[in-house]
Amino acid sequence: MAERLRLGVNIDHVATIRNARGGDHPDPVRAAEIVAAVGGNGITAHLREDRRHIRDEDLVRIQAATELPLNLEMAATEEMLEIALRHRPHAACIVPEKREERTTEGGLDAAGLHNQLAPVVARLLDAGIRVSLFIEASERQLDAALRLGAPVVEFHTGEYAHATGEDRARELRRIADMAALAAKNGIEPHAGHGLTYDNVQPIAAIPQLAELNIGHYLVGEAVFVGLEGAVRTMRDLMDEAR
Ligand SMILES: CC(=O)[C@@H](O)[C@H](O)COP(=O)(O)O
Ligand SMILES: NCC(=O)COP(=O)(O)O
Repeated sequence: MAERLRLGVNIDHVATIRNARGGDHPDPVRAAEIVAAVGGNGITAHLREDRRHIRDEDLVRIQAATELPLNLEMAATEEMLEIALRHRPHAACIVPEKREERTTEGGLDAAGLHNQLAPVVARLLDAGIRVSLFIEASERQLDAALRLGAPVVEFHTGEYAHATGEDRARELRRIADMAALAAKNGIEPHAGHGLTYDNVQPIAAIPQLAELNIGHYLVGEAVFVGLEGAVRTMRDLMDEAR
């Protein structure tokens, strides 16, 4: 039987709400505990260089509070590399970062940045951290991930999520084709960004995808139905699509 599609819950935006008042509430660690209790398969946290949501100390606390694997999203900088090597998350997903962006606007240019990424990927792998590259679903970027020796890629689904009609169908085919190509080349494909109850199922139906990372929408829904309910509904939709 095919393995169940894993759901990694990105808890960044619990920290966004906390930081709006500068205090301790709501605590992303409590969110991580709820995700664990409700059967989520992992926690994703993006330690941005500007610390707009997750803070350094959250990483220690998340790792202490739950046994779920932590997927640390990070820019390929010396500072972030040093933090990853100190905290040793289960996985490190290298993402592009722009200080002025509202959210991660696209995939990492793994092809153009090969020389900058190669030592970062190598040092993470040497430390036993599973490296993932957050890329667009394109042959050029997938080929670059292969050359870098990344065991995992996460396809940025933002374009898919924002598109409609034939444009969305084209984006979906692109992600499905690249997921198949990644798996054929021994890379585990994941996907995430902008996924919602309404758009998750066609992505979840792509058989080679092993994991989806979903955050902003779940935290938004949690305002209305609680995090537990939001994660359960997303989980059910993903299962139904397989
Ligand atoms: C890389 C990615 O897609 C997530 O980290 C998500 O973007 C987090 O939220 P922000 O982009 O709003 O920081
Ligand atoms: N890597 C994508 C992620 O972690 C979640 O993105 P979003 O659901 O917050 O858009």
